[in-house]
Amino acid sequence: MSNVVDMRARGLRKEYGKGEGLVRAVDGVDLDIVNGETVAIMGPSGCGKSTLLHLLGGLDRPSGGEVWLNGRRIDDISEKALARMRRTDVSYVFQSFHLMEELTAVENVELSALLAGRSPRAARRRAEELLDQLGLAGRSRFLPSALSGGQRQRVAVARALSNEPLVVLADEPTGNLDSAATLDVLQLFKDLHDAGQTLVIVTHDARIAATADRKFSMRDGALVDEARLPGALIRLED
Ligand SMILES: Nc1ncnc2c1ncn2[C@@H]1O[C@H](COP(=O)(O)OP(=O)(O)OP(=O)(O)O)[C@@H](O)[C@H]1O
Repeated sequence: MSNVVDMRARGLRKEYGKGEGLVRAVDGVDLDIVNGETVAIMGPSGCGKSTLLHLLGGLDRPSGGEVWLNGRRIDDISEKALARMRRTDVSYVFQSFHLMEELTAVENVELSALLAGRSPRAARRRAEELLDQLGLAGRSRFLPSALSGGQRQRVAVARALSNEPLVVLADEPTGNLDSAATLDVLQLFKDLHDAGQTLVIVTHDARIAATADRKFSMRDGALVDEARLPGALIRLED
């Protein structure tokens, strides 16, 4: 793992509502995520995990503080620049997959490569390769409705990788899966980590968190605890 910081947050805040109804969803988060690192964020429902992920990936604007991606500040850039950044530099994996139901698996995957500026041929080739790598070659012409939950989430991961993002943000990626499919997706994230992909995973699943280099607990909008896991220590000392 290098020391290059892919993603940085400083004094990050997000508030909703006003007066008595004010909710401090994210309340002063400082975080550096290093290239190739897997970071897990855990915590009780409502503590601000999804909000933090949205701020980090430019899906939402903070009330205060800064977000940096690849050395560039992104919290104050134009909508157009933010949209471009979301197409090219970050990807998301959601609990409920968010696949386009009327498109086949391969069309879902190639779409994000097309949006990132690949030619149709290159986008199709990359989509086929990714589906193949994720064990879905025989399913590439299937609609999402003909796939199991685990297969859908693998298509969603292939889609997240097809634009070759710097950082993949995953929000409860196993939240809708049974235990066999969870193990599949768990292995997938381990493989991505081993391939050097920078990953931020919000999860309730301790097994997913155990694959991370660093694990944070979130409470009331703040990251309160950080346990460096043995795997990370060995790698950092290399
Ligand atoms: N658009 C919104 N408007 C008002 N309040 C919001 C909005 N989005 C989130 N919140 C509030 O912000 C707080 C943090 O929500 P968030 O969804 O980030 O929590 P979470 O930790 O991801 O929860 P879960 O584990 O249940 O998904 C909650 O109190 C929530 O009600």
